[in-house]
Amino acid sequence: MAHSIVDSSDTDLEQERYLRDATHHFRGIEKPLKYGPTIETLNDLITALHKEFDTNYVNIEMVNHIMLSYKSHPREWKRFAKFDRFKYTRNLVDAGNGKFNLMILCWGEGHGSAIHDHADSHCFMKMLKGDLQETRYEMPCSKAIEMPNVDIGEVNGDSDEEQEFEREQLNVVGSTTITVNDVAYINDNLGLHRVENPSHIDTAVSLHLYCPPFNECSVFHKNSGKRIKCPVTFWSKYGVRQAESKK
Ligand SMILES: N[C@@H](CS(=O)O)C(=O)O
Ligand SMILES: [Fe+2]
Repeated sequence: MAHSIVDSSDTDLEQERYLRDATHHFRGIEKPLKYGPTIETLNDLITALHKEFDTNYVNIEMVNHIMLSYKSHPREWKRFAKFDRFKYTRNLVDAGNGKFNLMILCWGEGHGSAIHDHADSHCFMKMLKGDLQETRYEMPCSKAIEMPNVDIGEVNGDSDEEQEFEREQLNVVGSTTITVNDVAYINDNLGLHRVENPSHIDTAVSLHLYCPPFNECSVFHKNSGKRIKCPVTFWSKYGVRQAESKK
C-alpha cells in the first residue's frame, strides 16, 4: 500500500481554514451532546480536546460539549489560578500543539476587560468559580477603514460618511451573567464583548479555549468604534509565573 507523505504544516493550515470558516455558522450549544464522551476531570478535558484537534475537521460542537461537560473542581485548577491586584490575569494551561489555547483567567473583585474581538477565532468561556457579566456589542462597520492596507481608492472619501465612521457608537446587543459551569461562546461574526466580575467581595475564575490560538486582538473604543490592535500575554504558563520580558 502506498503511503503519501503529508506535510504537517499543510494539515495545520487546512485545520485553520476549516475553523475560521466554521465561525460563520457555529453559534454554540446550550446542552452537552447525548453521544459525547464523559468528562470527569480537567485532565479528561485536556485529553478529549487533544483528540478532537487531531483531525483537520474539528467537530466544534464536540469541543463545546467537552467544555460544558466538565464540572469545576477547584483542586484540579488551583495551581493555574494566579491573581494580580490590579487587572485580570491570563494563565496558560495547555498550548494544544499550536491548534488551540486553553487558559484560566483570574478576575479580582470588580476587574473587567475592555471591549474586544477574538481575532477571528472561536472563543469558549466556562465559569469555574464566581460569576461574570458579559456585555455584547455589534461589530462596528468601521472595520475596513481601520485596516492599514486598504487602498486609498477603495475608501469612500465622502466626508459626511467619514465623520459617521469616526463617531460610530458601539451598540449593546445584550448582557448576561454566567455562573459556575456555564459556557458562553462568541466569535467575531457574533460581535464583540466585554467581561466583568460584578462582585466587590468575591473573585471569579474562568476557563477559556481559543481556536485557532491568537496573540493579538483588537480593542474598541465605546463611543467612536475605533479599534486598536493589542498583544495578549500570559501572566503564567503551566502554573509558573512569567518574567515580565517572557509574557
Ligand atoms: N478574551 C479575553 C478575555 S474575556 O474578557 O473574554 C482574553 O482572552 O483576554
Ligand atoms: Fe473575550
